[in-house]
Amino acid sequence: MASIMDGERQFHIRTIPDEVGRYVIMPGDPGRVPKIAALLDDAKQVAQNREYNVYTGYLYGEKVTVCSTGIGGPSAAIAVEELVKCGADTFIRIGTSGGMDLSVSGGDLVIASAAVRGEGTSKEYLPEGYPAVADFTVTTALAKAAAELSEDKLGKRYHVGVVHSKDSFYGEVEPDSMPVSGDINYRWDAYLRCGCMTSEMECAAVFSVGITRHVRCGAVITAIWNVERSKADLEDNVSDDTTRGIHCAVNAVKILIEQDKK
Ligand SMILES: O=P(O)(O)O[C@H]1O[C@H](CO)[C@@H](O)[C@H]1O
Ligand SMILES: O=c1cc[nH]c(=O)[nH]1
Repeated sequence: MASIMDGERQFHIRTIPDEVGRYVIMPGDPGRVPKIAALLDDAKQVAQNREYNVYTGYLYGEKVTVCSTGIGGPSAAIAVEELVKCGADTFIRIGTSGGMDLSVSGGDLVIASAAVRGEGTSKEYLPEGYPAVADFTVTTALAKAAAELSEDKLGKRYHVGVVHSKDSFYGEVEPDSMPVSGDINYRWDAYLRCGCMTSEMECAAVFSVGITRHVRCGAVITAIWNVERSKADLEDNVSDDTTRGIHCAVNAVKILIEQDKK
């Protein structure tokens, strides 16, 4: 029986394989896509549907795609699934987040080695207890790219560690307004004691799809603030500038392209 899914283009992201590179950079925000695409050679918009804004260009002659995922695990998982169907096998999420560990200040980059599965999407992919871990090769390339970023007013501040993925932004920033505040606060304190770096919404889903489909996924997340630092009367730099994260991701793709050619 014919289905609406049988079209030549992917059902949600609306791409065909020829329009997608092996390497993909994925911000949540569709508005961030042109800024990232501007760092590629000859980038052009190839599709736009719902939260998915898709551009493809080149780095070192290799096709590279930039695709927004929207907010939350379900839409991010759909993006990765459909990009894999179009031939992509290496993904870097670029996101924003709220710092948790006191070592993380607003403006710092956090390269996610793994994500706490505090959301729902990963449960549709991985059995209970299986970790949402990032790909080691992609994570290593991101750490190398972060270490090589030129000095700016924030220096070269970056961290590699575990991030927290959740489904409710307001459960994180206004936990006491929630009927389940006891549960949210209990888990948040436990994650802090474990050294969790920062809280965002998509890494666990992206890594879970990566594990399931056997593709490489990593993430570089900018902390835009850290309420834990404010609570501890430590200085914080509140900034939603993702420029360093974008350069880190693009340079990591260049590192991966060079490594993959060897
Ligand atoms: O900046 P992005 O990539 O959207 O990431 C973060 O910002 C959104 C919440 O404001 C969530 O998507 C969260 O993960
Ligand atoms: O605190 C924050 C900031 C951005 N995104 C989040 O998920 N949390």
